[in-house]
Amino acid sequence: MEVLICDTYDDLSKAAFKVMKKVIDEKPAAVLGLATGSSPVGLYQEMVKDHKENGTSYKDVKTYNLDEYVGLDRNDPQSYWTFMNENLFSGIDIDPANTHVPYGDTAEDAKAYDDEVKGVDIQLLGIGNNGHIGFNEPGTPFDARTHIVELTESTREANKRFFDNDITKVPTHAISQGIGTVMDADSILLIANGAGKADAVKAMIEGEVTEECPASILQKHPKVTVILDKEAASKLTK
Ligand SMILES: N[C@@H]1[C@@H](O)[C@H](O)[C@@H](COP(=O)(O)O)O[C@@H]1O
Repeated sequence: MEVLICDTYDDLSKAAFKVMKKVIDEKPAAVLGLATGSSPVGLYQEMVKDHKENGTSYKDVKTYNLDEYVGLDRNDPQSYWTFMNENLFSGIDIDPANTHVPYGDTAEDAKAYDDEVKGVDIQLLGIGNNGHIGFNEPGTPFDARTHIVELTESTREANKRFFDNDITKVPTHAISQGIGTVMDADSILLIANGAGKADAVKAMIEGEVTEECPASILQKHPKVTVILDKEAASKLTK
């Protein structure tokens, strides 16, 4: 696991962009595993800016997102489908047919998406305050494939900021790539910023590998880059 600590969120986003850009430069038909949440917004801005200024093309790129809320229409302003279109896809030359965000609420929907996610060159991840990746909450088996999950109170609490600060408006379930699905990616790029992530980051990097901290499994992946800002790295001892 390679860990890079940046001074600011802006630096973190630029460093993450470099990693992403290298993959696309080496393989114009790259398969990108993408994530939502606040953490990747700066990276997506860098990708859009670079596309506009330098013409980096995504016309042969395919994307597979990690997760989506259950029970929200795709066009709901808070759906991850909307998030991806607003923050990235509308700003680059990707073919909408090559973008994939899971959708549905049954085991069959999850299995169908899992079968689609193949050959991911780089999987981008954020991390939840409780160490979740995607929507794989603590206790999720490490070998789980894409599945329907019940969100924990802490995750719904953390995400209520997108739902008028009202937890009752936050969906109770999501469809998420499993940890096994995530671990199939050729390489992984995890980004985290802010003091609120410091405990989860420490458990991920320095703690034991345990299903109680889903992100700790990344210690077992051969090619992981973790990019942090100072606050997220503040509890690391080494
Ligand atoms: N499902 C998402 C995760 O994919 C994301 O990594 C995490 C952190 O989000 P943020 O980057 O907004 O802190 O929480 C959400 O619940």
